Amino acid sequence: MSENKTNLQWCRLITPFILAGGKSQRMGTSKSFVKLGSQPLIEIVIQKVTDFFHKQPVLITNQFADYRYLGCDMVGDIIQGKGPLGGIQAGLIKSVTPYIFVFACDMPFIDKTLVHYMLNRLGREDILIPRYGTRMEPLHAIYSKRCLPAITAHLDNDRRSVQSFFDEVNVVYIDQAEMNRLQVPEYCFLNINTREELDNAKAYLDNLRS
Ligand SMILES: Nc1nc2c(ncn2[C@@H]2O[C@H](COP(=O)(O)OP(=O)(O)OP(=O)(O)O)[C@@H](O)[C@H]2O)c(=O)[nH]1
Repeated sequence: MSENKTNLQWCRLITPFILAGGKSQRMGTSKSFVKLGSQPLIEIVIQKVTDFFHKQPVLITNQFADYRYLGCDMVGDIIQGKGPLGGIQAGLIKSVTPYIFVFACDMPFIDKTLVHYMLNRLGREDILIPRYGTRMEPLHAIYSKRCLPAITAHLDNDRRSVQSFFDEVNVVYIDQAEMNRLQVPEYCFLNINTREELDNAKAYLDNLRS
């Protein structure tokens, strides 16, 4: 699968999902709807993912009423309150494609070059995930439905860390050298959890525009 896939091939293979559940405790209000510039974070992420995939993402949330106006398909967590791993489980169970590309509502600077590189790079692995330095980015990764038994077993034992099951499946990392070659900026993985991080992101955007 190393040759460039067409858009139709991606659509049959991979569905983009955006995690939009969680408690947003550090922000104090739903992160999806805080504004960066003139737009709520969730709208920024939906717009980018739609542009990257030429199709709308599916939202994984338990607050359907709040998100309905966005016009995206939605799925709910199978078991609520299990964190991002619970959301990934729901996406994998409900997906009609064998792989899902997971994004997060609080990561608005996602990079088209990296996303397309990952789509074309995907082979037979269970997870394809970028690693910047030593930090991996599990909320910007492609997961296969083959991960489901391990994820479900971990959630059943209340192990919620997204990486907790990685040593039980076949994980391929996109390393720093590859990202340097693609000129992927580190800020593409910036996630916004607090008011302070939101202010920093706004300042960063203003800087870009000036
Ligand atoms: N579907 C779903 N998504 C979740 C859940 N918990 C977190 N997320 C999403 O996962 C991403 C990372 O969320 P976190 O920052 O780890 O958690 P959070 O609950 O949103 O925020 P805090 O309460 O401040 O920790 C965000 O896109 C969240 O919307 C969950 O239980 N279900």
